[in-house]
Parts: sequence; C-alpha cells; structure tokens
Amino acid sequence: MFLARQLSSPGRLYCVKCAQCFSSQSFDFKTSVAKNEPMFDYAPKSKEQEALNLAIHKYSKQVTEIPIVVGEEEIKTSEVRYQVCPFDHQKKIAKYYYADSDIIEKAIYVSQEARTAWGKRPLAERAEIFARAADIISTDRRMDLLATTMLGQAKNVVQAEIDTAAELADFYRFNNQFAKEITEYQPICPSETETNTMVYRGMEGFWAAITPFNFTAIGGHLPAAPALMGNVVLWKPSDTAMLSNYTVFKILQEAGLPPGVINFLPADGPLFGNTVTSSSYLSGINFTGSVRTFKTLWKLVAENMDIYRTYPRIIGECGGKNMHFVHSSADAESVINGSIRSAFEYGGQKCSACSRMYVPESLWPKIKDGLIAIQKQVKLGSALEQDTFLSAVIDQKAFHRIKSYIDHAKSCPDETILAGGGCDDRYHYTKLFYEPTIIQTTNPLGEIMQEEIFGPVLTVYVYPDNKCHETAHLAANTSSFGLTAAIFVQDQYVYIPFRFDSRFV
Ligand SMILES: NC(=O)c1ccc[n+]([C@@H]2O[C@H](COP(=O)([O-])OP(=O)(O)OC[C@H]3O[C@@H](n4cnc5c(N)ncnc54)[C@H](O)[C@@H]3O)[C@@H](O)[C@H]2O)c1
Ligand SMILES: N[C@@H](CCC=O)C(=O)O
Repeated sequence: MFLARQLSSPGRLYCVKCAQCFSSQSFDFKTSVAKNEPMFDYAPKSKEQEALNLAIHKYSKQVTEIPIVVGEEEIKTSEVRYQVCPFDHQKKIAKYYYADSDIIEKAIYVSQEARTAWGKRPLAERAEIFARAADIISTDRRMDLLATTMLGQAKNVVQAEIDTAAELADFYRFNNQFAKEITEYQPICPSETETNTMVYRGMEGFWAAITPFNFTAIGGHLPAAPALMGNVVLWKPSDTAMLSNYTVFKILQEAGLPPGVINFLPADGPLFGNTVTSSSYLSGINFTGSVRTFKTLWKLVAENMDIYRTYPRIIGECGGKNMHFVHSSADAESVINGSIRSAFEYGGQKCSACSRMYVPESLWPKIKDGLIAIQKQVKLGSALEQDTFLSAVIDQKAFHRIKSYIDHAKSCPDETILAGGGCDDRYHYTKLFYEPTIIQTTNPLGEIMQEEIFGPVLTVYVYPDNKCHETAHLAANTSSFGLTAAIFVQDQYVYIPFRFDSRFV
C-alpha cells in the first residue's frame, strides 16, 4: 500500500491508491462531522505549485476526448464540439460530442433502470461514495481539477483553488452532514406497541441537473445533491466548463458511483431543455445559470404540466446585481479592498460580483482614489501566470455583452469611465480580455445599474450624505435581481431602511 501525506490536511495519512481503503478508515456517516477543506498557498516552488505545473503541462499538451456517458456506455456522435482556452482560443483543450434527443431519451430510460437499486441503498452507503469523492478531490485529483478549471474557464490559481478544491469537497462533505441531520428526526410513538418511522426516498422519475460555466463546484454539486438523496440524474454540463466537469464526473465514477445514477450529457441547451421537460418521468430540475434560461425551463414545465407522473420540483439559482452600499461611517480602506475584490476577481463572472456601488459624497474622493490606484495595479493576463488577477472573459458572447455596456457608457452623458474601459480582441478573437472598468453615473436608474453584466464592470453612484435613507430606498428598488448585497458601516446601530416597493415584491 502506498502511503502519502495528505497535502490538504498536514499530518494525516491516507492511501492514495485505494480510495475505498481511505474511506472505510475515516468515514462513518453517523459520527463524521464536516469541516471546511483547508486551502494551499501555491507559493512559487512549493510542492503544490510543482504538482500543479505538471497537471497544467499535461492538459495543455493534449486535447482530451470526452464521451457522452449513459449508464455504462460511452457514446460519440457526429456532432463534434471543442472547448478552447479562453485566454488562447487557438488552444483546444477538449473534444466532446453533443447528445441528440434519442440519446437523452435513452439516458432517461437507463436512469429508470438504475433507480430502484440506487434508491434502496441505505443513505449511509450513498453518502460514503460522496465522502470518498471529496477525499479524492482534496488529494490525488486536486491538481487535475485546478488545471482543467484554469485552462478551460480562465480562473487564476487562487480562484481555481477556492472553487474546485475547497468548494467542491465542501459541497460533498456538508451535503452528507445535512442529509444526516434532516433524516435523524423520527416521529414520536404514542404507545409501545406502535412504531412510526419516516423514510426519505428518491423521487419516481429523474432529475435534470443543468449547470453553469463559472463554478466547477456547482457543476459537481447539482447532480450530486439529488443523487445523494436516492434520485437518478441526467447532468447537462456547460460547453465552456466541459473538461473540468468531466473530471468531476470521472472522480464520481472512481469513488464508486454506480452506472446510470448520474449520466453525463453534453448537449445543446435548448434541445436538452425541451427533451427533458417533454418526458413524463421528469421529477425535478436542479439549475444554476441565468434568469433567462431558468424562466424558459419553468415555462416549459408549466406548459407540459399535464404529462408528468408527478409534480416536478424546480430549483434555480440565478443571476445577481450585487450592490455595495457605503454609509458615511464606513472604513474607506475596507470599502476599497472589498469592492475591488468583489467586482474584479474572476473578471466579475460570479453571481455575487459587486457591480453597483452607492457612495456618500464625503467619502467619495478617498474611495475613488483608492479604487483607481488599485485598478492600475491589477494584472490582466493569462490565468496560468502567478500574479494575474483576472484573465480573459469566458467567450465571445460574454465579450460582446460587456462591450455593449461599455460602449454605451462612452457615449452616454450620465456615465463617465474613471478607469479601464479598454478591451483586447485584436487577434481575431483569439483572446478576449476586458480591462477592469470603473464607471461613475449620475443616473441611478440607468440600465447599467439594473442589469446583470457578468463582467469586470463596476458602476458607482455618489449620493449626498444627508440622503442616505432615500438612496437606500432607491438602491433596494433599482433592479429586479436581488441576490446579494453588502453594507459598509462602522456604527452597527445606524438604521438604514432598505424597503422594497410593491413593484418588486
Ligand atoms: N445564484 C447562483 O448561485 C449562481 C451561481 C453561478 C452562476 N449563476 C448565474 O449563472 C449565469 C452564468 O452562467 P451561464 O452563462 O452558464 O448561464 P446560462 O443560463 O447561459 O447557462 C446555464 C446552463 O443552462 C444551459 N442552457 C441554456 N439554455 C438552455 C435551455 N433552453 N434549456 C436547458 N438548458 C439550457 C446552458 O447550456 C448551461 O449548461 C449568470 O447569470 C450567473 O449569475 C448564479
Ligand atoms: N460561491 C460563489 C457563488 C456562485 C456564483 O457564481 C461565490 O463565490 O460567490
């Protein structure tokens, strides 16, 4: 048996060759307590950086072939697609195949064949598979996940570590813990001759997991959560996260997930959506992505309501228009650092990225100078370089969407570009970089303050200090996106009323 030091948990030993062995030594569903995965620094010449370099080298030198996986069958079709590296579009990193509607229907059938046996397995046994997957993620496949996410989704090392190692391992471990907690409760028995038991079981049918490009961890999580609870799943990964998502799928297989429980189905989005929502076996959709796609799926389910054997559950995490609301008592330095990180890390391609800011006049000169000074220092470049802060945006569609907002700002009298605004598409779309851009607006209700841009663009509205309450009301009612917000204030007893108008309630 080959023993190696577990990189992520100094001092602990595990067996890197035999995941089962590690798992049976350390995982006990009843007693195990989930802990956050520790993260590495990736300092130059560190052990982890050297391991990562090897993995990046491996995936840069090959075009990984990715089949459709339905049960035990690996399928290739004539609908060939390639995933390219966003900061070097000439570099193909993966070749994959689109499933057609016949293959998707076959996957529904195969999933139903796997359903009963999977659903009958005790929760502790299912959980053990995901615990093992978490251990593989945090140990011997960690660098594969980082490398494929850096190359395929243009995340720098810090962002890739947060996403693929920490968040994904945490999802699997904490899902197990929450599954244990919700199933612990048992109904009371009024007499000794009666036994009341509550059993959670998978739904009759299949779940469709439809996942976004921007988090490998979300790709791995959305099919896994229903599967843990005894369901079978058809997973449609995003085209621009194909390689990292397939790496996650392979890890689930290595961890012992039986064939047919999660089926891996690269496909055209609308074709997949239309096919799964037309199946009478649809029992749920676990979706993360844009509002537009989620609304399309919800409407399709509503239109098909009469065909289903059950009422499909629909879960959707969608877009955001995160705001930073700054009170005059705020610490300017925290505002500057927090806003730069939130707006520009991963090029603002997070649902939680700050994209609008409300700043009181008294603090604006200091905050403005600070934001511009840091904007000048952050490096835009290849995701593989150690000091890169943000890299290319994901694809041409995203590039043009971001460009349309910046072009509008350039011609709109209300909007002034304070920093950035430039882009680099000179090489016929071989790279699509957008500079981190800071815009000041005098129109707090302009489109740029309302719509999700999903790129490195931060717009600031400066308000008179004595209009804090009015501005809070305005901020709460500007956009239909309500995902996240941060309020910067030092006096915790200050009252700032963020009241919603009925328009958005
Ligand atoms: N709230 C959250 O937790 C969260 C997390 C990550 C991303 N997001 C959001 O996701 C979006 C970015 O991700 P994206 O660009 O991949 O989103 P997207 O909506 O374009 O795509 C998401 C997935 O849906 C698929 N799809 C597209 N059209 C479809 C259709 N008609 N039927 C079925 N599937 C279809 C895509 O191929 C992809 O797999 C942003 O809006 C972001 O805010 C939200
Ligand atoms: N975990 C993510 C949320 C995913 C949104 O894209 C974050 O870091 O904010």
